[in-house]
Amino acid sequence: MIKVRGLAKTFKTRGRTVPAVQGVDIDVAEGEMVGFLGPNGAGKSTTLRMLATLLRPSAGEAVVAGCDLLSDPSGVRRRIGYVGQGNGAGAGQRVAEELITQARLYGMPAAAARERVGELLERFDLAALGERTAGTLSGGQRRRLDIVMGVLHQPRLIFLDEPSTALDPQSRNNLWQHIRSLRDEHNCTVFLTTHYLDEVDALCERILIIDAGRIIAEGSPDVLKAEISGDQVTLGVSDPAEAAATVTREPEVQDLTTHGTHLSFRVPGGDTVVPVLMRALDAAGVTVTSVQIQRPTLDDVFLTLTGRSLREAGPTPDPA
Ligand SMILES: Nc1ncnc2c1ncn2[C@@H]1O[C@H](COP(=O)(O)OP(=O)(O)OP(=O)(O)O)[C@@H](O)[C@H]1O
Repeated sequence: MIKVRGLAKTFKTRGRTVPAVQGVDIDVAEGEMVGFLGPNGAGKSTTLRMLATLLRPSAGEAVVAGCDLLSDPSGVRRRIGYVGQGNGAGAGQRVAEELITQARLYGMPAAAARERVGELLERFDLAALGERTAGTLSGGQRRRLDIVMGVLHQPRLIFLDEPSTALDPQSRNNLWQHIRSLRDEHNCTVFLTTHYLDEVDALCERILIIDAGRIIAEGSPDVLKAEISGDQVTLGVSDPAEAAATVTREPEVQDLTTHGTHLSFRVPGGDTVVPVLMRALDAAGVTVTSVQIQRPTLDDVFLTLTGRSLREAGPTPDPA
């Protein structure tokens, strides 16, 4: 559904050159729900805007929804939906009226447009709000309206740019259910950007992590957590020196540190490695007094890869 090679974008502003996206490769299969994760300023929106034909790439090539991005942008536009960070509907427009107008702009006959709008308002829990003006909707309702606008023409692929930013937890959960339904019920491939770790954990079966314009990791959240970060294990022991010597012999143990009578280290699968270590420690005459296994988060993955926490990364410095 998306095949991108070497996509890049360099902005030139006030004599400065900002290499916002520095040659990314992206593959997304039909029906996938993929998250594009990275700190502020990492290059997520720029990539998305290029893939949605809103921004011309400085370099690279891409086939999006079966059409060549550079030679057939209108073909891409017909087949995709794009929901940006701003609100799509004018604040003073009545919800149903605005949607019917949009559907008509896509070339739908009046009766089909009314039917499609009615069906989508129903599906996105907006049916009771059709006569309200968009400006009177809550944040969550407004985001759902934006998504309805993005899928009016039944795109095969939808891009969502930070869909749940500024929503309260309840509205986010509700929105996530609707985003899931895009794929599960509407058979739509979903590609979304976010800097919320819980959002990708909740929604995406595969993620791409971007930092300073480059993709630094890719895979399922669970696989990335297990392979890149691993479980954090803390053992309380009777003899820390002997315990450290024993634990170090296990090849999967990484980043071992000792604090008083506690050892901390990372292993790819704590559930299976810790029992092996317990037997080895027992054989070495070491008593284990406590065991703690902490599952990694995507933030730990980002920290392992970049040395910075995603939560605290703040805006990525403009890449030099
Ligand atoms: N029109 C522009 N002119 C100049 N620089 C730009 C422009 N748009 C984006 N940039 C720069 O490109 C880099 C990537 O920005 P982008 O908006 O793609 O990041 P992002 O990952 O989407 O961030 P956020 O999570 O804050 O939306 C940043 O350094 C940004 O300042």
